[in-house]
Amino acid sequence: MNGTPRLNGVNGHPKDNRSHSPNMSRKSSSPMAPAFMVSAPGKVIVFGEHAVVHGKAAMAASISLRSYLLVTTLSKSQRTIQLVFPDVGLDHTWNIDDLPWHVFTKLAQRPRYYDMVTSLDPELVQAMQPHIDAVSTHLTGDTRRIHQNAASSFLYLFLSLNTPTAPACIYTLRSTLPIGAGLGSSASICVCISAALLKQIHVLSGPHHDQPEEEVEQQLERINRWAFVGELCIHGNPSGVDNTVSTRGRAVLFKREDYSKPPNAEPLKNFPELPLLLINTKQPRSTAVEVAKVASLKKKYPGVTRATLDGIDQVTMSAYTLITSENFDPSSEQNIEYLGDLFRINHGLLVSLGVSHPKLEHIREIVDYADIGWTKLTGAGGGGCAITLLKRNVDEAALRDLQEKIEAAGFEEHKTTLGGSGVGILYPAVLHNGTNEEGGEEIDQQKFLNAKGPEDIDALVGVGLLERRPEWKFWQ
Ligand SMILES: Nc1ncnc2c1ncn2[C@@H]1O[C@H](COP(=O)(O)OP(=O)(O)O)[C@@H](O)[C@H]1O
Ligand SMILES: C[C@@](O)(CCOP(=O)(O)O)CC(=O)O
Repeated sequence: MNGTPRLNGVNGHPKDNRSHSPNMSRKSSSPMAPAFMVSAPGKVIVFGEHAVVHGKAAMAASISLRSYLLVTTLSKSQRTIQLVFPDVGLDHTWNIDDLPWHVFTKLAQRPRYYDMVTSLDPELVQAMQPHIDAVSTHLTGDTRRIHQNAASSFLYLFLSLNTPTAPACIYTLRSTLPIGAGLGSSASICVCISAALLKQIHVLSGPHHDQPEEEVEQQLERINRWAFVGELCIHGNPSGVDNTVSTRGRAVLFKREDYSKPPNAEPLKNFPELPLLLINTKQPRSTAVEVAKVASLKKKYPGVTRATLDGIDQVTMSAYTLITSENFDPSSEQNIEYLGDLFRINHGLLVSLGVSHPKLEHIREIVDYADIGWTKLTGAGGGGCAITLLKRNVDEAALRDLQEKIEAAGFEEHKTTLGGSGVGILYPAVLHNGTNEEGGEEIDQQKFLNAKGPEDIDALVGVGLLERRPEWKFWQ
């Protein structure tokens, strides 16, 4: 564990040059990279979770809840990499010179930053393991697993993309997303880690307002591919839908039939602003565990499980056909009812797969009694969040009454909007907040850590205030 971090200012001026490494003789004369920040959104899966892991289609949209990662380069005399992830209480430092570079850099098939990696290399995982075992040794059980998962997604990418001469840095992560609630928190942190590390090794161009489309596409693809590798470290068998929506933003129809090839992700240009309630059971669960449940059900009952997954695929494709049809009108009662039916059917099929939870059923029951919408679980299930598609012209009083019941049952509603920007970068970490003040406001680690919760984080650095914060740039 670590004491006070030894940071440099945004412009790279060392505030404290004490070294704790054997490499004290390193030169500290050349200018250092400024502190910068990256951000990526969470998502809701509207249709097709779980089935998407088995090669079926899923429809998903980004949400306005996001993760933010601040990268602060340390003086050259220092040789440490520190992760400060206060949302989960993780604070860990590795000595760069102690890391297993010999395995990562000597490997003949070492992946390049532009490669598509679709599985973890067991030799690399093994070499990294002692450095993951050293993380949060004071903890046990689930909390330690949460720390180690986050640390391994970072370390695997760091070792794959960097060299032993990597600069010492502090990576400070904060998120406005609930963690492990089905809203893609892991993907959003993996997208942030991938974008930050690729930026640091100078292989990302832009974002620039007149960047050609194919160049934009290449940067997004690069970030997305490595974010997927981070997801592999956290959940073992991700479909890639979460990191794809988090990288690209907006809404997509996603399908990955062959894991050795890039997935098919069709942007849904006219994705409607659906009237959704997003309700969190606050029941913790792990995506990896829920995904494994479906895999074992498929093994035990192959025919019936396949039929269920096919059924989910048909639900997703029916929604896709409606939403992309010329006549689709999200304000039409008939269209909303059609989508609502599909919500109900999709949820029923997920229940059959065994990935619901009594608390999710309780939310569905409360909404069904109120008769104001259709509910399905979203994400991996087993707890986490449910989404309710509201009927047209729901009475304000009925909605308030429902919200009170939801709260009284111990659940939490998250306010969010669908379809916002994907990965973004604030380089350097300076905001003017709509003023012409010279120099602007540096976002340093202390300010970032002082932000008390999601509202404070949004107020300090949030991309939601884009009209006042043009410094945030996006590949789009
Ligand atoms: N803000 C965060 N700080 C640190 N780790 C995080 C954060 N958000 C997500 N994670 C990592 O992602 C894991 C949650 O992933 P997962 O179970 O897939 O849930 P979700 O549905 O939110 O993606 C956590 O166990 C942790 O390792
Ligand atoms: C269940 C699944 O379809 C979605 C998981 O979403 P989340 O991790 O619960 O946000 C898994 C996946 O697509 O990788």
